Amino acid sequence: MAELSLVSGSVGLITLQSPPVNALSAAVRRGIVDTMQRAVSDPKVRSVVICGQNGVFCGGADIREFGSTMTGPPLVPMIHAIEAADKPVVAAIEGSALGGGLELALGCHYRISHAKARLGLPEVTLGLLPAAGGSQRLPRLIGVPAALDLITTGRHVTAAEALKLGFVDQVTDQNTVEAAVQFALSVVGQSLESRRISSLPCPCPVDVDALFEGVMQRVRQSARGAIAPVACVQAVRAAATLPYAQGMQREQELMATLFTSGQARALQYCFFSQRAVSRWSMPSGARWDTCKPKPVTKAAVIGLGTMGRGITVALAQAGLSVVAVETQPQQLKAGQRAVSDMLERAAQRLGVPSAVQGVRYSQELQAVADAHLVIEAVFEDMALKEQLFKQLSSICKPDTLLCTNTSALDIDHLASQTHRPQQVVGMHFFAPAHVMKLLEVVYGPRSAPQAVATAMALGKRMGKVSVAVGNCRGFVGNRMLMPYVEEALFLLEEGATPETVDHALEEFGFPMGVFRMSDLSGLDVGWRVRKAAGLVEPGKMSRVRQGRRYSPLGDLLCEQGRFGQKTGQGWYLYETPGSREARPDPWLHSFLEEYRARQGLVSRRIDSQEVQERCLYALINEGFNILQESIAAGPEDIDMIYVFGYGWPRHRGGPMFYASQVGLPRVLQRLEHYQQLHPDVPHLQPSSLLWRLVSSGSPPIHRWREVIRKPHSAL
Ligand SMILES: CC/C=C\C=C\CC(=O)SCCNC(=O)CCNC(=O)[C@H](O)C(C)(C)COP(=O)(O)OP(=O)(O)OC[C@H]1O[C@@H](n2cnc3c(N)ncnc32)[C@H](O)[C@@H]1OP(=O)(O)O
Repeated sequence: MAELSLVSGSVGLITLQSPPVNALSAAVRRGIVDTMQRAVSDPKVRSVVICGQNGVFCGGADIREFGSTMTGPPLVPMIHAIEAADKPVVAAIEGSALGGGLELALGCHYRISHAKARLGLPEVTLGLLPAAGGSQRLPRLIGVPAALDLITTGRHVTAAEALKLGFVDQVTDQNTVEAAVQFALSVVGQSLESRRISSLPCPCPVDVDALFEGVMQRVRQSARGAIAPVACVQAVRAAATLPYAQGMQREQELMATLFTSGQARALQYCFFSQRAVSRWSMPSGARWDTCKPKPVTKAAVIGLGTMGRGITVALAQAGLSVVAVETQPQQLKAGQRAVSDMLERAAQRLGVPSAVQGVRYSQELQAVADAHLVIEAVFEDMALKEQLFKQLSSICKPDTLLCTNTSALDIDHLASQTHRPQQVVGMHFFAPAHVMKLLEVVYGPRSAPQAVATAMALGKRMGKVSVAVGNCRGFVGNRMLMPYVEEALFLLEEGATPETVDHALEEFGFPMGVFRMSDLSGLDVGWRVRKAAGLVEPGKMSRVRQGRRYSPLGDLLCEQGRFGQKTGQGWYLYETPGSREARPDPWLHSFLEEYRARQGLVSRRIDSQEVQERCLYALINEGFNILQESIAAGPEDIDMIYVFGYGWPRHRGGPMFYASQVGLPRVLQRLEHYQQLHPDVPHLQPSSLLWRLVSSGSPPIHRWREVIRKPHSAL
């Protein structure tokens, strides 16, 4: 809806009314068209101000409408009518002016913004382009390079930056609507010719072709297969090279392709899933809306290795008072220096006061005694953690939350070392912990819902996408990674090279293939885990362990001290230890050939399709098992874990969404096919939930929960 009122005697004030963000739903568009017509034809109205209710100008088109047939007046003619009005129209921007919201403002003759407002054209992040004239108006107003930056990245800018770039006319820290009304009164009678952006020429760069070629190359490289950024460049190019009307036509053509694409659907699914995961639930029925988090102002971190340092930074930046404990004096000193450096650098970058003063350091575990929440980030060793939890149980106050940053160990076992198992949860951060957006909050069977609520709330405060998951080996992310990595190793045994596997996965959209990733994180990490699981038999080449197919390839490399980037050799070769550029390693290729020969394995050509299917479907299949066991409450939880923690390409929506797009019968059929070829690989055995979904007619992903909840015998 939109409402028109007369203010200050002659200003028609149009207020958009559609909580929470005044998105441009059919009703709002109808309201704008109607109120504008009334304002233009009312002789008492000499100028118009458009604002949004509740301190938000407009969050753009209503994304929820995209999945259905669009009704109501379209945006483009609505914005043209505003621009064509013969009375000055001023946008009063508070809160957000994003996407269609900013395009609406660009159709106005003037834009007044509150200092705290954020503006931008984030359509690209939803798989779209600014197709209500934004791709044509913005370059005309601020020039091609700046418009390309905003449109291809979708980044939100502050009002100050928008003023500097030239797409707002005035910034105020007072009442924005009042400022806009005063402004509207002051411009009555002035010519509007130069204020109609669509009539302005686009400032054309000297060498258009070179500029766009360069930009297109950069965009294609960083887009990793996403089509919207490329279409955004093409649309801006149209603005720079064609008259406005033709540019608009091009904008519409490009949008038509994007609008119905699978990528747009995936990105919009991610938008809503990112928000949905904060509405967590546990199998016990406890939920986000029935549990209040406990206030946390004092936190403690134990262990100042890489993870502990990042966690300390993340907590301090969220405004908590932190005590960081490290018992090794050298490590304490190095950790303190690293944390302070990270905090200082971040403060400089963001132009905010440094949080260095918020962190205390100690060698004594006793220093955590008055913390509201403790996160242990010591070495991944169960005995060490058991001992620590016993000590924490007697040092900390009875209501202190005890959290572990383990990436795979049993949360419930750790809880059983304390007198307060209900106060124990996992907070699984991803390295670097102050940068990576994902946090897995892991509850055990005895974790109190309030403990989960508190960890989730803390995650939100740190700016993380926090996902609540149940306790099992590897939780959600690492558990699904195991079959993915194993399939990659099996492919090497069968004839692939690290290069061919990585190429296929990078072609799919991962920033790094599995072997480059393994070199980066260190081969010794997985080796330790396999040793703890009793899988490693030094020097042995047997390919069946614990009753199933096993590849000792990773172990054999580790036995040679090839731990990846840090040792200069792993699955690839590096110029020096620590350098990042992975080069094919002839030694590794001969090693693989010898290995196959000694094992009597016949090497065959393996194509990208097989790599992608075997690695990804094995991972997805484990996702179905996880859903079946209620370790994750829904597919969105798994998908957000993969998008924010494991580099799954966002434009593919996450593994479960991807499976839904490929088609569940197809995923099932390919798993069955590979399982027949490799009967000794249990993770290729299709999950019973996948079977149930297929036999329930493969419902759309938002209806999977209904099948998951259905008792098995009902089928
Ligand atoms: C034919 C088509 C022609 C033209 C197309 C135009 C393209 C567009 O305009 S696409 C939309 C572009 N806009 C955006 O991408 C903005 C999206 N929203 C946001 O970034 C944020 O929501 C925010 C506006 C900055 C507000 O942030 P915050 O205060 O943190 O609240 P949230 O939790 O994010 O959102 C609250 C609630 O609102 C829902 N929502 C937000 N924006 C939209 C929207 N544009 N359409 C529909 N719904 C929206 C959001 O999902 C939340 O609801 P949940 O129920 O929690 O999901």
